[in-house]
Amino acid sequence: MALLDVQNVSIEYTTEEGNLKAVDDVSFSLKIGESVGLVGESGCGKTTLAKSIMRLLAKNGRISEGKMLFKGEDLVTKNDEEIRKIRLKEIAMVAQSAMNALNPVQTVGDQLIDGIRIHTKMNRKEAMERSVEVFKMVGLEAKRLKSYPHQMSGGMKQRAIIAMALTLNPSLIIADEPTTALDVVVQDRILQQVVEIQKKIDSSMILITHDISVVSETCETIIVMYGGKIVEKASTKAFFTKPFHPYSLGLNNAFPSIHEIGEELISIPGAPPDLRQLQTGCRFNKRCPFRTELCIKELPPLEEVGPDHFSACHYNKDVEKFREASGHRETWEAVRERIIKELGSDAE
Ligand SMILES: Nc1ncnc2c1ncn2[C@@H]1O[C@H](COP(=O)(O)OP(=O)(O)OP(=O)(O)O)[C@@H](O)[C@H]1O
Repeated sequence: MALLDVQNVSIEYTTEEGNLKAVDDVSFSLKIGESVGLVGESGCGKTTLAKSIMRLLAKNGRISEGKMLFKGEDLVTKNDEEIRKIRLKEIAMVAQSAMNALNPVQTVGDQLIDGIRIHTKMNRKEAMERSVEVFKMVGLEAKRLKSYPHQMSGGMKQRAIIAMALTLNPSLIIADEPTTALDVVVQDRILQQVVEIQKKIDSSMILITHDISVVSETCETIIVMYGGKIVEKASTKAFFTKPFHPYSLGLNNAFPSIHEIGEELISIPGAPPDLRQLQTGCRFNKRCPFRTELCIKELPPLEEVGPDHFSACHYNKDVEKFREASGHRETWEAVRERIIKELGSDAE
């Protein structure tokens, strides 16, 4: 049985300008111990999807369709009390800039101990011992438990937050850009540590990032989102050697191989779709070098293209040709020109 089985989930926000579908009919499953990298540009729905698993959507957001089976039980239909019990103990989240979530007037140790005691029957002494243990796991000295947040560096605070998320050995860790606020060297070290701990306690992990190189180092599986939909899902190995979706081909261009270092990277021209507008056809069609009339009219289904490898493109069968063409700067330059032309004719 999958640990998490997300089935046809859509999530909408109500805004003054109408409804915005941030996640659109998304399905995927996560095995016990599996780590998945969820990637895509800003605004593609990664955080919305992650928060919905914890049922922490903003007030104007709601899961409008679908099921999220966690250990066989649907998280979508659980009441507040049931979901509170699951949070932290079963599913823990390290959010973007989580370090701001620390209480400034309480020592981090007391915050950790309180968290443990709310969710377990441990007495203060036992909770203290567990806190020392998890602090060590994330590379913090036990004496740091007595510190107030302002007495710690950004990296230390983020480690403390990760320690809090891991104290109760959750079955699922959701890490949403857990280290973006930190410098690159510290980021790397902390991420490696999170992965080590995740393996040690045999948790599954969803790591959200816009940086696919992070996924290549830390995750077994990659899910690429675009405009609220999954466009590709593959093992990390298959994704970096044989990507299928044209958006993934573009992302791979921004991930230089050793040979290409020094060359200017090729980026994908244009911007993601505005989800406040009704979407038709393939969400990537405006920026895709290979689009046809069909792509503009019809949404491609997520098709199996290899073992546990899925891609949502009408032209998966032409991938060899696309892979070759996508490595050339001119291919994307032509898209840039097309976008400019279309913008011009829209304005007329
Ligand atoms: N509370 C909200 N009300 C209205 N729209 C929202 C709300 N939160 C997010 N959105 C919109 O939903 C879409 C998906 O946003 P989301 O934050 O999930 O994307 P993301 O991929 O996680 O981006 P980022 O990497 O910037 O966090 C975007 O169009 C965003 O503007």
